Amino acid sequence: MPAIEVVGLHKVYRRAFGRRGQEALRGVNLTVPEGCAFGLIGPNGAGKTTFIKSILGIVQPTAGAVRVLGGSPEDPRIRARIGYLPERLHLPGSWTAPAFLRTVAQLKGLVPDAAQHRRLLERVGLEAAQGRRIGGYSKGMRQRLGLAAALLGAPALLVLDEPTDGIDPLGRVEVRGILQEEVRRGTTLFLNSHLLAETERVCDRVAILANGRVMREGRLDELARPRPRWMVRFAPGPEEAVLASGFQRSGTEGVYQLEAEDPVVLNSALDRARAAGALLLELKRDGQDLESVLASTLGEAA
Ligand SMILES: Nc1ncnc2c1ncn2[C@@H]1O[C@H](COP(=O)(O)OP(=O)(O)OP(=O)(O)O)[C@@H](O)[C@H]1O
Repeated sequence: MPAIEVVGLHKVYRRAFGRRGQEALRGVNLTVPEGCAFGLIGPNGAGKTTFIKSILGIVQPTAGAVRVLGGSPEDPRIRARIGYLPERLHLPGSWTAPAFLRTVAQLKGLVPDAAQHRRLLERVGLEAAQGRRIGGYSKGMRQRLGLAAALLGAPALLVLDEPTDGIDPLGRVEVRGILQEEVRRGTTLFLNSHLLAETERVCDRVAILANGRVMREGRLDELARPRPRWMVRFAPGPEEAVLASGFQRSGTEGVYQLEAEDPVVLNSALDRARAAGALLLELKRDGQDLESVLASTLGEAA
């Protein structure tokens, strides 16, 4: 059973006085397998938050079908199994973190457990701030509290909209560790983040959303597959020998490229070039990271 199954999802935000509405989703089909770490990426205004709100039953789709954890996102029993960190957190400024977690637990239908809430606050790095009013928290601290609230009740599905927004670099490493622990525990993670390096490190599947449509979707290691191409830098010297050894000019002075699936082919070409007097300075595989996959996908869509 997929954790999330969306078919033909359309969303038009209506405007007042019969003006033409804003089309945020234009027929999205997406299946998120249970237990995977799924990353949603795309440019500003692509429809990512609208998609997330639709799968949580917060936004009513104009058309299409949504199933989450095998049921309707409007079913309270399904909602109780989902942890959600929204893009914009509204927190009660005069409360303390434990009081906030107690209320969220009650709203989720859980029995509040002060010791467990304390452990959760420690896990997100807020142990020292437990007695303080939330109103005095920094942006990153508020985000950490939101994450603790999302983790209440060990949810089967964790939906996080920009979870590390405002969190410092070391804090991001901690948050990444928590997300990886949750995935190991069996939770399905659905992550919307503008930080591609984060998505790359945490997720095993990715979808690219642009203009309200899924442009690409698949396993990260298939989308961002390393190419069988090598970039080689030689010291200034006998260019003819380098070219005769099988390398081609790359467009950057001193850097040559070679297509070779088999490392034996690469090494033979290097041996030939070096025997002819070429001096190797740098060698690297010309891989495709998520940023270049996103850029090429958006380029194709434009
Ligand atoms: N409540 C709303 N009323 C009207 N239009 C909206 C509303 N919410 C979003 N939109 C519009 O729907 C489109 C998609 O917005 P959405 O917030 O889902 O995109 P996003 O991919 O999450 O963007 P970002 O990365 O900037 O957060 C945008 O054109 C946006 O202006």
